[in-house]
Amino acid sequence: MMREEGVLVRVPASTANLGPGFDTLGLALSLHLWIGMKPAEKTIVRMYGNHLEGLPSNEDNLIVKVAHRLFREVGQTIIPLEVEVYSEIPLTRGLGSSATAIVGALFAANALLDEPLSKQALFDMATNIEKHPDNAGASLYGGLIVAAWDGKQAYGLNLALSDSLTTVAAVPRFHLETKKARSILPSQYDMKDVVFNVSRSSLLAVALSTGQHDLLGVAMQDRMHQPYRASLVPGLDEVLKHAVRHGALGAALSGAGPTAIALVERDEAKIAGLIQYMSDTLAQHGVEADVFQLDPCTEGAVWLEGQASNIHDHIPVSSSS
Ligand SMILES: Nc1ncnc2c1ncn2[C@@H]1O[C@H](COP(=O)(O)OP(=O)(O)OP(=O)(O)O)[C@@H](O)[C@H]1O
Ligand SMILES: N[C@@H](CCO)C(=O)O
Repeated sequence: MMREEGVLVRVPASTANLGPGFDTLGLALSLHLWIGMKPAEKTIVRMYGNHLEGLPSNEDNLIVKVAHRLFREVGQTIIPLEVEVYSEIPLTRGLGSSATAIVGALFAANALLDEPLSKQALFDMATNIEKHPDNAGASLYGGLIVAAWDGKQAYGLNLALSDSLTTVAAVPRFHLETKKARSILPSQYDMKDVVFNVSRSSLLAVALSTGQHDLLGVAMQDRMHQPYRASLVPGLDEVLKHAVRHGALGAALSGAGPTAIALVERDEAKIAGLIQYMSDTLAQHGVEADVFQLDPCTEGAVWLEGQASNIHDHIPVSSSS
């Protein structure tokens, strides 16, 4: 069955890795992507807000390609789509924009066809397209997720996260494609670095889920990707080394970067001090960045069924175009 009236979905951004949990740990964040989708005579993608400039408005748009992939998967004839997109998530900054778009497209296409696929099947498809399950799992399920992928099926478990935690994100005003940030990584690792990461990542999952936040400084250390990617983000090394002295519980490169993200107690003075420290440090290295508190998001992808399915209800007037 095709919902001729169309559907509207909302999907959160995410931060991947949290330091040592490379391609494994993900946390949904309170910045969102909205996708409205309905059958049309001709495919057209209308985009709103400042973050989507330059993306294709035809069948080449990632959201249309992924929606059509789901149609093929369930044996549905490919039809043109009218897609409206509004995003609060900056692209290619390490906040999972591509996974959000992929999860959103799958979620919307599935809703349009009255949900032939389970959430697990959407997770498998999203991970097969994105190639790592950390961002995809967080965007789909929300909250903190531990995820794995065997090349076909994705596995994910949500962990509880204390309400007392929030994050400070420093989002540089330059783009860094995940592809480039992965190409810089070694293809082989020394055994002691592997042990270092497995131990930190395991410690991190338990420390977060049991509220042992005093361990986060150690548990968020990484030797697998951040030391290599630091050359792409001036000032990152220093932020990661000293954030704890400036109020953070721990800090990491967000996803493939260039955003740096720190976990911090929900304490106004600590948050303000950390924002100041991260802004000043990046500025000293010539990096302009937007630095702000960014709350974790417990809710994953949702179909805004029953609400007015009008994307314009969700777009701030200043962002409409
Ligand atoms: N809303 C969207 N609509 C269409 N395409 C999108 C959308 N969001 C992201 N993309 C595509 O994904 C690309 C960004 O993916 P990339 O993996 O490089 O960065 P990211 O997902 O923002 O960061 P990270 O994976 O490190 O968290 C964009 O250049 C664009 O091609
Ligand atoms: N785990 C991925 C996240 C980026 O999408 C990486 O660090 O390359």
